[in-house]
Amino acid sequence: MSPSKLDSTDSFGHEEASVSCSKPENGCVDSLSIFHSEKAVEELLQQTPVAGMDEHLIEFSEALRTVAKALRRAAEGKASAQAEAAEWKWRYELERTRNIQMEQKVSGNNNCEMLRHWWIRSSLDNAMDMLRIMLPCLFFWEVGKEQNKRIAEARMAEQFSAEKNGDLDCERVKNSDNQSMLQNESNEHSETGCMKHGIWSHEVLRDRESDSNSNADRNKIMRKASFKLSWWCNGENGDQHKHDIVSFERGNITTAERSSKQISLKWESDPQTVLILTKPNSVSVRILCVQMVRWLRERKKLNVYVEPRVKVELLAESSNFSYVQTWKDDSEISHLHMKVDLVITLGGDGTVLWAASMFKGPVPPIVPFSLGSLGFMTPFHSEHFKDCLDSVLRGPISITLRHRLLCRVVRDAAKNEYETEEPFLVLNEVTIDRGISSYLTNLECYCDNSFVTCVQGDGLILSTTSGSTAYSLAAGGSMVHPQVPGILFTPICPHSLSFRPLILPEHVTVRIMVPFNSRSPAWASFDGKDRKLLAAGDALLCSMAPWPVPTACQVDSTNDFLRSIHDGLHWNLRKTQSFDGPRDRDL
Ligand SMILES: NC(=O)c1ccc[n+]([C@@H]2O[C@H](COP(=O)([O-])OP(=O)(O)OC[C@H]3O[C@@H](n4cnc5c(N)ncnc54)[C@H](O)[C@@H]3O)[C@@H](O)[C@H]2O)c1
Ligand SMILES: Nc1ncnc2c1ncn2[C@@H]1O[C@H](COP(=O)(O)OP(=O)(O)OP(=O)(O)O)[C@@H](O)[C@H]1O
Repeated sequence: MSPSKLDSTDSFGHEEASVSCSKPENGCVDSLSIFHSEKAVEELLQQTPVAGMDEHLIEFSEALRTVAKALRRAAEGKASAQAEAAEWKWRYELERTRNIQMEQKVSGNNNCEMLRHWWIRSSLDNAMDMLRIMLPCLFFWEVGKEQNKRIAEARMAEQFSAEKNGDLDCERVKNSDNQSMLQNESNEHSETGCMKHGIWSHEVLRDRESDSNSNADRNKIMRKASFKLSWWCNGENGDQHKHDIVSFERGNITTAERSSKQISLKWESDPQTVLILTKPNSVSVRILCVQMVRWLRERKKLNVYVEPRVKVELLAESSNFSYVQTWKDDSEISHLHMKVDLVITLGGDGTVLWAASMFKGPVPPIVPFSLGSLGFMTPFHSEHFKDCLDSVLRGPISITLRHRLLCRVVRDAAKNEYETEEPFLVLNEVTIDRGISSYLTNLECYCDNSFVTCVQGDGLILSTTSGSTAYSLAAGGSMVHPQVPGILFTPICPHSLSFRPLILPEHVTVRIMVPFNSRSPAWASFDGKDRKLLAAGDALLCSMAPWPVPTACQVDSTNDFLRSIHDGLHWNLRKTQSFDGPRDRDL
């Protein structure tokens, strides 16, 4: 932001310290610069006899003082609120430890173990709810809540597995209906670098209605196959791996071995249930779907789920498809991840987006077959579907963990940033644009509450690296390998010669606000769908979601990505210059 200098000479013509008010080109002033300006004004006031001052300068300094006081109060308020949050968090930890200790006295058997796990989880949830109610204003604490909850649950899982291996001789819950409570295990880095424990968290973004059905559904859940994610080192498919560490030996900051390469999925028990999602209104897709469902059932003895629309199409084809399962209403979709071991998509990139949008939490591995035009995220060819599915069901398979963005709309009327509307998960991007308005957008952008810029143009795209080859690319953003963690910040037709796209780190929270001096509202759309109006004062919060979309690779993440930009976009496809012609003899 380039500060603009206010020249100030007193009525006696004396040169004085200039008052610097950091005022960026795009008209937004941030709190820090106000502090500096007020300080400068204070100095000026001390140096210059009041009598000689211009009226406007006195008013200006008064205004600055008022604003600075307000900001200071806000900062103090936030600090005390955070101290209070820290104390509540400490009490919550104490309560949780006490619960676990109390429960450890309970004798070990399956029912009691399940009861124990359920009881701790419910007290964990109750504690969280209590905190959530008591401290709604602490959005920042809230942002950390997900991480805290996951850390708390991972610690609980460690405690749980330690107890099981120690005094509780009962085995890991194998045939209980709540096997789904055991999420497919995903690795966490630990000192030995190997997977140590599964993550029990099965929280999903769910609305009130589906919540009420969750208990009923939970009793109907079939056994889910578990799998293990591991990182390959230098091509070998081993469990040992190095991960990024920064060592400070003898004061020298060095980055050790680069983290390992490809992520690999290895089944620990055979997959039992497959969900097939198809692009609508396509004859070729329908023909393939019939063949695939029959093969999966008759040759692989798998349970097959399809969407209600597809079940009707299959039964129209033949009544022999009565074994195919589906769901009655959308409320059942939120529990699909507890029933389905694998998702197969038959269509283009949009069908992969559609599949991802069906899971508002953990996503089962997806095997995308290409029946669209571009196929950036659909590496498998339908001609060889039997060989492909054979190797996928056998494993291990290379997968790309495609990170998603969690987007929440905070209305101006909301009491705090915690009070958001139904969240959206996007695999490609969230777009904030001017919709049908003929005016430029005017969007104030913040990154972890640091002011970034005002976007004046057609809009802004916040994209994942998977979406970097979609709308963001068309708007001038870079193409980024899907495993690179980051959030792409790409303007759409900005009315400024100096605006260039950014790539922000994946751990930040981006806030896009429609200022009150904006001439028109803005519109947010999520993976090109579900447009939502953003009026003046409304804001969109965007951060990395904890539930990536695992998509199977034809070869591996890098090979598949390079193939897709070569084949899909003909990236840097150019005739090679002929050999004959002038040469640099003397080089
Ligand atoms: N000007 C543009 O390029 C533009 C405009 C609107 C939407 N889009 C993209 O379309 C996506 C929605 O896709 P859809 O299939 O539901 O709608 P759609 O049927 O309109 O498809 C849009 C095109 O985008 C391609 N695409 C989608 N995701 C991609 C990705 N990750 N990498 C490369 N290409 C990708 C699709 O293959 C398709 O050809 C949006 O998320 C947005 O990224 C692009
Ligand atoms: N199961 C589904 N139900 C409803 N809509 C779907 C489903 N699968 C895909 N769609 C929608 O259909 C549209 C087209 O899907 P898709 O993009 O896969 O095909 P395509 O556009 O022909 O291929 P490509 O995206 O490669 O150009 C997308 O907008 C997508 O949102």
